[in-house]
Amino acid sequence: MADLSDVSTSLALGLVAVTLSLFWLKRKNTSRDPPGPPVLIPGFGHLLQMSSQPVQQLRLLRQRYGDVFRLYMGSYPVVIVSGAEMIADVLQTRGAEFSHRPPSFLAETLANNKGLLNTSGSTWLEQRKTMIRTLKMQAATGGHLETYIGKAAQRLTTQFKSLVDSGQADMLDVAPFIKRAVFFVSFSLAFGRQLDFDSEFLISYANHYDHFFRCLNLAVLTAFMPWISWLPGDLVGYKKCKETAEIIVKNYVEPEIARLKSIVNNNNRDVKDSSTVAPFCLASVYIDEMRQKEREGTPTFLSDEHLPITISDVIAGSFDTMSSGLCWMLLYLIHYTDVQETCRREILDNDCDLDIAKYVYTQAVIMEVQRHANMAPMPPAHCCDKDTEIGGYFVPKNTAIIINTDSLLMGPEVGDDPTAFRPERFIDDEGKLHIPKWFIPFSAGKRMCIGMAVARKELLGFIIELLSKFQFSAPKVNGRECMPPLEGINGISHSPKPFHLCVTLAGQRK
Ligand code: HEM
Repeated sequence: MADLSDVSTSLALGLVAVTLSLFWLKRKNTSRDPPGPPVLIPGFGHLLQMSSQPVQQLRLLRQRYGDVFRLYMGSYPVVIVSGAEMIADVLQTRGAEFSHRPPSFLAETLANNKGLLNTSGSTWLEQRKTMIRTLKMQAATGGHLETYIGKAAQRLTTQFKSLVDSGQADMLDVAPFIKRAVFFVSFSLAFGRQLDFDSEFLISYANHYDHFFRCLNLAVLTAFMPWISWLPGDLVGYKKCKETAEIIVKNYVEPEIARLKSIVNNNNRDVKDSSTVAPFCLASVYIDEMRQKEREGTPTFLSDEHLPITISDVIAGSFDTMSSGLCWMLLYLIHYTDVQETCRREILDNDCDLDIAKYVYTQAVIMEVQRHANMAPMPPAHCCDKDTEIGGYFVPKNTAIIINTDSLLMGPEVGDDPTAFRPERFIDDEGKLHIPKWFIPFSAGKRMCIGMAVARKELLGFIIELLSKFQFSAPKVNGRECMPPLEGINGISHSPKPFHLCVTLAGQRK
């Protein structure tokens, strides 16, 4: 049973939050404040309104208030920025100014304000640069990324093949298989060792990340209403989320780091026996650089406290987005079977070669899926660390700024009928891949996704392997096609609702 003193403390804190928000709301709006709808329920702000169909809500609000408007998430003001011109101003023209993350209860309690995703300023920049440099080398031709993708994709196809052979692939939920394959790649990049695909360790590690994201979808409410976390019980899954984050770092990330440190510390890099040479990976490069800077006395923000969170941020940054991206891709391919066929033809014509430049059409399909499904309608918030203005409106320092990606991906710049699924919009008159300025599924500017090159190679690598071997179609129930809808769930990212599909060997559709 809940302790009464817990309840009264929570109520008292809740009251303080509501009073503070009333104070905020009573503040006279000056003409320089961004416009926005009135708040009906103090303490909640517009959260209830935004919780169902946020993209449609943002469209309506933009029509009414323009490209810069203000909402309240709980008691916190949030500025929503829409449209090509305003978004380019915030992310690119003044990208450095807006490269900060706003202070957040979740960043503080889940990540201790450490790592890469939630930090700002010089601390963030040094973590980011170290990760980008290493990822670039891994993703370059001849780097390890191709090997990891190749192995993961092959193992995924082996699993699908055995399911097809045993008659278990007529109505298959592919998501768990895809999550493990994606996790295999991220883990290998992070720690330089390739796990056994069916090992308990890999399955349990990937399940923990999966669980973390599922809890976070609702627990994110505590970022705006921290007092919910002080209530007895676990109303929004915040406690489960925190516990899972701690397990991930303690049981999985830290032991891998300790293993790599013992190799790097023993200075075994020159030893001929490859089992004692630190593999080239995100964690070992970080440790190396940190040690080197310590030795030279160079001031650095690379540290033993940041290291596990930075690595965990990179794995987390790739896990949810990549698995959701691949699931969306397969879902669209069963809706648009002619598109699936054209991709397969391109893949077979190129003998499944991994050279990304050879796949103009398949890349255009991946981009159109990213656009049409809009996997990140509300990407992580940015902020400015001093008072500023956007579009002529005053924005106090540390105010959360959210980029309305829907306003670009479904905006007038897209051209004819943005609601239509048409991969050709990414191919120019000369048959070359055309990446328009408005296409920013990985965001843009100083804070854009560090894994874009990895993601593009990885998505393509999996699709090449899968489409060359299998055909994907809607499952049948009592002989009738049962097409899963192109609908998503709004959480931290926009992922497809759980669905089943039918997998057959390529050329043998039922
Ligand atoms: C389809 C796949 C992916 C999509 C759509 C995606 C999208 C994004 C977006 C929208 C952001 C926020 C940028 C901002 O704050 O303005 C982001 C940040 C980030 N992404 Fe990705 N991402 C993908 C794959 C990856 C991969 C494969 C990795 C790692 C290898 C990765 C690592 C990160 C990290 C670490 C950040 C935080 C960057 C920072 O705060 O400086 N992402 N991503």
